[in-house]
Amino acid sequence: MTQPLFLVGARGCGKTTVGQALARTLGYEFVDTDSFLLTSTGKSVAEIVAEEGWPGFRARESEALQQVTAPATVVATGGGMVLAESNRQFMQENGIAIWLHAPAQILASRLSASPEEGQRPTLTGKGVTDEIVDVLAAREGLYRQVAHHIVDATRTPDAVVEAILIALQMARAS
Ligand SMILES: Nc1ncnc2c1ncn2[C@@H]1O[C@H](COP(=O)(O)OP(=O)(O)O)[C@@H](O)[C@H]1O
Ligand SMILES: O=C(O)C1=C[C@@H](OP(=O)(O)O)[C@@H](O)[C@H](O)C1
Ligand SMILES: [Mg+2]
Repeated sequence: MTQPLFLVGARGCGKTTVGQALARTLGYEFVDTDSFLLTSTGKSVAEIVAEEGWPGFRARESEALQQVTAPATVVATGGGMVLAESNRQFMQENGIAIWLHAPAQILASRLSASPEEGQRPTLTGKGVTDEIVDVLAAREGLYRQVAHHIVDATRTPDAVVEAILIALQMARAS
């Protein structure tokens, strides 16, 4: 099985961190749509949003999704990738989508410890905790809708990788 694996979920759920470890374990390529945009445009998310607004960024990340998708590749998406129906359909039809699920409190604590403001400019103008509550309320249904598998992302990155492998029935005896 070498279908692309798409990691979806809110900011801070660990798509980038877990995605790298998952790709290493499987011997897959790893690509992160935000890093891809940083390399291809030379601009951070905050810079793209300042110049083109969120609609400009959303159009670029949708293009990036299509460009980076390839066999035997783990794709860490940005938290808002699921907002576009076309992106949800693309992920459902072209690979396996895995939702890294974690409650707002855990996401807020991770994001407060590592805000990375250049890559995570504010979405609502609110503080981290209030914003993540609002964002989850708006998006959880979309993550659920697109996901082939839902994995508990509150554990260590290695444990999350293991849970993904089990969900995919790719766990190896070791
Ligand atoms: N399973 C985990 N347990 C503890 N901390 C984590 C976990 N996954 C990610 N983190 C930390 O949370 C922050 C956000 O992780 P990241 O992988 O960038 O999330 P995302 O790409 O989903 O926004 C980073 O500081 C990362 O080290
Ligand atoms: O939730 C969002 O709308 C976003 C999440 C970010 O990615 P991470 O989920 O990897 O932090 C990044 O794509 C951008 O700041 C928008
Ligand atoms: Mg990320």
